[in-house]
Amino acid sequence: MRAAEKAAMDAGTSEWELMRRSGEGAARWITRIAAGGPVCLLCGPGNNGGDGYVIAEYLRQLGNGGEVFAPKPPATETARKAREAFSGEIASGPLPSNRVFVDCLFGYGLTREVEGEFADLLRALGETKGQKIAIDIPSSIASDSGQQLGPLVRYDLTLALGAWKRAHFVMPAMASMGQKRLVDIGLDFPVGLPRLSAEPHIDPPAPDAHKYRRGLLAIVAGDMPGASLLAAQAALRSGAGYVKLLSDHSHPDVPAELVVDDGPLAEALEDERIGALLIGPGLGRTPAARDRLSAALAAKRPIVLDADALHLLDPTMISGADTANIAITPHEGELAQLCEAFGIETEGKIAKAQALNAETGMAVLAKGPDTVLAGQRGTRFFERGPAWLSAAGTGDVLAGISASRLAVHGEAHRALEEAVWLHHEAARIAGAAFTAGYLARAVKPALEAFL
Ligand SMILES: NC(=O)C1=CN([C@@H]2O[C@H](COP(=O)(O)OP(=O)(O)OC[C@H]3O[C@@H](n4cnc5c(N)ncnc54)[C@H](OP(=O)(O)O)[C@@H]3O)[C@@H](O)[C@H]2O)[C@@H](O)CC1
Ligand SMILES: Nc1ncnc2c1ncn2[C@@H]1O[C@H](COP(=O)(O)OP(=O)(O)O)[C@@H](O)[C@H]1O
Ligand SMILES: [K+]
Repeated sequence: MRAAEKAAMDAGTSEWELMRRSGEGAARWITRIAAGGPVCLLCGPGNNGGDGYVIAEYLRQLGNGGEVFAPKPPATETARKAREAFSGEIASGPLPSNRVFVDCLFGYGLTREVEGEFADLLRALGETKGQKIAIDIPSSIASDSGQQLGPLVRYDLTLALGAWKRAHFVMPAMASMGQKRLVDIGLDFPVGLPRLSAEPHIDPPAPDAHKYRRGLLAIVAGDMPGASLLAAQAALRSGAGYVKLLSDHSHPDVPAELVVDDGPLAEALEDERIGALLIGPGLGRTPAARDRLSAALAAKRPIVLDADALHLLDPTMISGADTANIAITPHEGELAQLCEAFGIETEGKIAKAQALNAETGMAVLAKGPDTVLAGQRGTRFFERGPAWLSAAGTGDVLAGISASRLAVHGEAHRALEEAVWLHHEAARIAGAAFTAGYLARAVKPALEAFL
């Protein structure tokens, strides 16, 4: 964001002009929400506060005056200019209630714990009645990490200025933001920056498609067949033309459309037609499971590694492999363990996922209540999925979808990005209190939404 602002300023756009665009863009949202009703603004000492004075003056010009609370005078030149251009008064006393509140205390310049009168103001904001709007980001949230540095208010709307910041997509920060909207202030961003995942478009099969060309996915099962069956149920509905379970066990309850190959694994893996592999759900962590993982990696096919495979994985297993073909789907605990196994010492989910991708070349989908993808095309953030996904087995469903998409086109980053969208959409369709099996079946109508 700072680089884009600097580029705009080097090209002749003043900081004041950017602030004017930010403030007026935000004010247009606020006037629609306030619909003529009273607005109360909180302005901090930096340029976030400057945006607040621009908003306040815009509202005054429309005849929609309100209170402006500003515990400290502006400390930057541009914020001072905004304050001078504001023709109203600064309010004092307790915060009123039943207003549309606009929080412009701190933006991305928040560097330390919020204390004293600013903390008191945020606490009062949290307790008062009215709609609450955060300008750029909530004022107690560090914009790069999402770390909470002061009293957290629940907002109805967060208006991001110019670009999304990381904090807009990490928990617990994003849960406090309410709806999120981006105010365009005309900045250009270099390619390759982390960004919000764009909705994918999924191609239907070509007119001359047949089952193998559509993608043969082989799921390497292990000791606990339930998890791999769940992944297979999801994979069957995610686009692959053919889904096979490679298993030592007999499965009396497999659906008729799922082929089980119970022959020797090494032989089954020789099938040239395999487009992708999935290993991990229900694999177990025994020496035999490790052998199955090594065999699957040695087959040198595009592969999704999940669950137990992530516990067994170590750097020797992928040395010399084309890791761009490997997609991994760790939850928080698995991500931490992988970082340890690969000697990565860094804090935070985003940094860990990025470092693991940079170190190994694998596409890393760090899943959980917030999800970050660090892959060949860069870093992607996602909107929050339904919290009903916090149910046992939903990760197996995600792995099945990912592997099915990988079998279709062979691109690890793209497969993982599509899988998150399909997973979230399936959860929305499944509604409340669903089981993982129900979620797997909802992948079919979910896929239809992206055709
Ligand atoms: N630059 C641009 O082109 C544009 C920027 N824009 C807007 O500017 C925002 C960024 O502005 P910013 O960088 O001035 O920082 P901001 O978030 O207002 O806060 C910094 C101030 O707060 C202070 N401070 C920090 N922590 C504190 C604490 N815990 N407790 C108390 N004080 C604390 C800090 O003081 P210091 O650390 O220097 O002591 C400083 O005075 C951005 O989010 C967007 O809204 C848009 O208008 C578009 C154009
Ligand atoms: N609170 C939540 N909100 C949204 N998605 C969630 C939440 N909790 C978990 N998920 C999603 O549910 C899945 C859980 O996967 P995982 O932890 O591997 O569970 P399991 O091993 O039981 O399948 C992941 O895709 C994760 O992103
Ligand atoms: K703010």
